[in-house]
Amino acid sequence: MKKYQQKSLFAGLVGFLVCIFGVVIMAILAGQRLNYQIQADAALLINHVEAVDTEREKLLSALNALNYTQCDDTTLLAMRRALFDATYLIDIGFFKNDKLVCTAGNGLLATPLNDKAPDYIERDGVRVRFAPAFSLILFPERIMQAIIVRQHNYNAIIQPAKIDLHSVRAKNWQVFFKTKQTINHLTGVEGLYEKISSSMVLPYESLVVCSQVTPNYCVAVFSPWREYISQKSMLFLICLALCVLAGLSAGLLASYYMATKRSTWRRVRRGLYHQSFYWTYQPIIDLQTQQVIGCEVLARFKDKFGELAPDEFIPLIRKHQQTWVFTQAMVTTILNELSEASQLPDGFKVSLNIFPYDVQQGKLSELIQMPGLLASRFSICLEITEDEYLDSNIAHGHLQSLADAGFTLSIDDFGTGYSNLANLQNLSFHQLKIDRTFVQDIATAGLKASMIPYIMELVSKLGYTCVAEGIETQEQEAILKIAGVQFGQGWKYGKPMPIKQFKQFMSSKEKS
Ligand SMILES: Nc1nc2c(ncn2[C@@H]2O[C@@H]3COP(=O)(O)O[C@H]4[C@@H](O)[C@H](n5cnc6c(=O)[nH]c(N)nc65)O[C@@H]4COP(=O)(O)O[C@H]3[C@H]2O)c(=O)[nH]1
Repeated sequence: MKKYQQKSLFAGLVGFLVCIFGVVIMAILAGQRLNYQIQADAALLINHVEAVDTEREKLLSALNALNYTQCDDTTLLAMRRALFDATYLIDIGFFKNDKLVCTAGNGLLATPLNDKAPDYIERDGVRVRFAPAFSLILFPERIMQAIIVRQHNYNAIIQPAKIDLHSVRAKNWQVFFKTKQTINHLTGVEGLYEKISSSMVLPYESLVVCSQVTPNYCVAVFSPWREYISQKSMLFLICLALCVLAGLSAGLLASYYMATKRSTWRRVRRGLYHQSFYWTYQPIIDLQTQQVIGCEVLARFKDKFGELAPDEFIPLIRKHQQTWVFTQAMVTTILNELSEASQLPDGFKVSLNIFPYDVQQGKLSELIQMPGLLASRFSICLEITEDEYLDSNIAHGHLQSLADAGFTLSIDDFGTGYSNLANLQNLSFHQLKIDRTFVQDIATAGLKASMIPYIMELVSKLGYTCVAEGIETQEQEAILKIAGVQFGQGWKYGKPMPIKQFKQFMSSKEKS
């Protein structure tokens, strides 16, 4: 797979993951909202169940406290008053010897009814019976569901339908009475509790809670996701679009990150430690004899993303103060390469580019100790560019010790930077290199070209040697020779080349 394909795949994957993450977060938030609604519904139902049972407890306890032993007018009046006060009870009955003898609705019964039904559930002296098909004595044709609660001498008939609530938002809910063995449906959707417990329901869409006040009374609420989503379809669409947008942005950010990972400085920094730099050699010739008397070492960069020109990496190395690391790598590499170059004569001049910053920092004194550099059979020339300011007071000592140790010092790119006569007089240089912009100006007889004689006057006054760089044509060479320039460098004689090629170049020169 190609690099850019891997990159796009990575960006796409990040986008996709962010999108999925967004959808999951959205689902959790929506689920919590849905569950909040369900909890509110369940609380409403439980409150009503508790209100019904509390009412039953209160009214029947009050009647029992009267201690009536038989059903006469006083008893019936008390029962009817209680029923009048009730919200949820639809009848109250009175028992004597476990037989229902009268009810608030029917009055005295002609035939007392036996109350030994087997389906009572006993709880704290209260017997609860669920009658799925119950008919009132007065209206036998009205078949209804009822809860019949017996409390000592009285019972109460509660019609569960009375606790149907319009304010419950969920369509599916059930109120039921739960014992260890049975689930007794009271009202709502019959079988809902069993459905929720047995079949697969999605997270957040269902809830079962039991009352703390009146234990055994429980509610089940179920609000399916699909209904919730269809109610809020617009909101969901907007959120989904936002998630996709977030995913896309994350994808773009990921590809941006990948791009910055490839940023020039990152590449250069990696290259410093992973051998992405290599050095090329450009011949320097004696303009009179046309003999190659030396070379300039010039750095090149190549990594898996491609090449970088010195104009791109040198300023970055300077900016991030990695100049000394870079120079050390250069010296180590070229010493290694040149040690095997038998084609080069003794005293061959090898010019190395040095950063003024390192001169200023006194780093260059380490070059004196660098094994094999001064001791080599070559004449080492240090070219110091003058495009960075060199404080002559600080630099003087350092340059002097380099000169004393045996290095030739050359001022590089003369005419482009901070050099002035005073600087040149104070510092211990041996050579001046005319910048190639001066040489290129010769063809058009420009201002810079007109300054070459003046530079040469300076050179002879200071006793320096002079190299002109960037010579491409015969015309340039001729004019520079007339001006007195001794040495030249440029494409006319040879471009910067890797060591192998340079050795071949030198061998061919030797033969000719
Ligand atoms: N158009 C034209 N150009 C020619 C000709 N002959 C040589 N050149 C180019 O002129 C530059 C001469 O190097 P410089 O002035 O030291 O200028 C160098 C030097 O200041 C710096 N540099 C390159 N390698 C190193 C290094 O290893 N260390 C340090 N400190 N600086 C380096 O980067 C600058 C640019 O290097 P390069 O791009 O290699 O550019 C080189 C060389 O390729 C020619 O006939 N025509």
